[in-house]
Amino acid sequence: MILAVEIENLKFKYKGQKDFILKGINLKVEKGEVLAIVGLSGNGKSTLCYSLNGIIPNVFDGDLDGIVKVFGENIKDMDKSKLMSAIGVVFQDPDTQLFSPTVEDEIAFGPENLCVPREEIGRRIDQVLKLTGIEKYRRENPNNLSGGEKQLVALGAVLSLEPKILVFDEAMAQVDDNGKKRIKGVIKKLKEDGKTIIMIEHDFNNLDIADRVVLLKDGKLHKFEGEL
Ligand SMILES: Nc1ncnc2c1ncn2[C@@H]1O[C@H](COP(=O)(O)OP(=O)(O)OP(=O)(O)O)[C@@H](O)[C@H]1O
Repeated sequence: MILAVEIENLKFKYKGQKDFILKGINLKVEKGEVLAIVGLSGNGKSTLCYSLNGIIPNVFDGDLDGIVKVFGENIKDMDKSKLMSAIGVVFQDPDTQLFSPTVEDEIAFGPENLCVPREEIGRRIDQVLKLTGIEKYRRENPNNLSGGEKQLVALGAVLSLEPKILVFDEAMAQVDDNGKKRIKGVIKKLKEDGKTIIMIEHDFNNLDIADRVVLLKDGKLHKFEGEL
C-alpha cells in the first residue's frame, strides 16, 4: 500500500485567534483513494486542506504543530513550488480562479510559470482538454461558459501542473446537476489514472463517488455515520 498523505497529530490555530481549529488530526490517505471530508461550516475542512499543500503556513500564518507527509516526504522539507504543484486545489467559486482570455491560456498558465517547455505545454493542454471534455471550448473565453464548464476549466488549469493529489474544496457547490455529473465523471477518470482525491463536501448526494467519508468535528476526524 502506498500512502499519498499521512497526517500525525496536526494542530493549527490562525494567527490572532484564540482557539485551535485543528486539534489533533490523524489521517492516512492511500494512493488512488477518493476521500470525502464532511462537516459543519466553520469546522476547519478548508483549513485542513490548506495545511496539506503549504497554503498554511506560507499564506495563512499561525501556530502549527504535527507532521504532514506527502508520499512519505515531510512537507516541511519540501520545496514550496514542488509542494504546491504536487497537490492541486480546485475551489468553490470558478470566477475567482479564472483570469485568462481563453481556455487554453488558462490551462497553460501554471506550466508556463514553471518554465515548462512549449511542446510539453502543448501536450498537456491537449491531454487536459480531452480528459475534462472541453476540447470544443479551447479558444473560448472562460467567462462565456456555464458554471460547471468554468469549474472544468479551473480543474484543467490545476491538472496541467500534473499534481498527484487533487483537493476539491466544495468544488461542486455552485454547479448545476449536469455540471456535477460531468465533474464527478472526471473525478472517476482521475482515480482510474491513479490520482489521489480529497473532496470537501456539503452535499451528501456527491458522496457516492467517495471510497471513504470522514467527519471533521470539534477539531478532530471521526467516522462518518450519516449525520453531521
Ligand atoms: N485566514 C483566516 N484567519 C483567521 N481565521 C480564519 C481564516 N480562515 C478561516 N478562519 C476561521 O477558521 C474556522 C474554520 O474555517 P474553514 O474555512 O477551515 O472551515 P470549513 O469547515 O471549511 O467551513 P465551510 O464549510 O464554511 O467552508 C472558521 O471559524 C473561520 O472563520
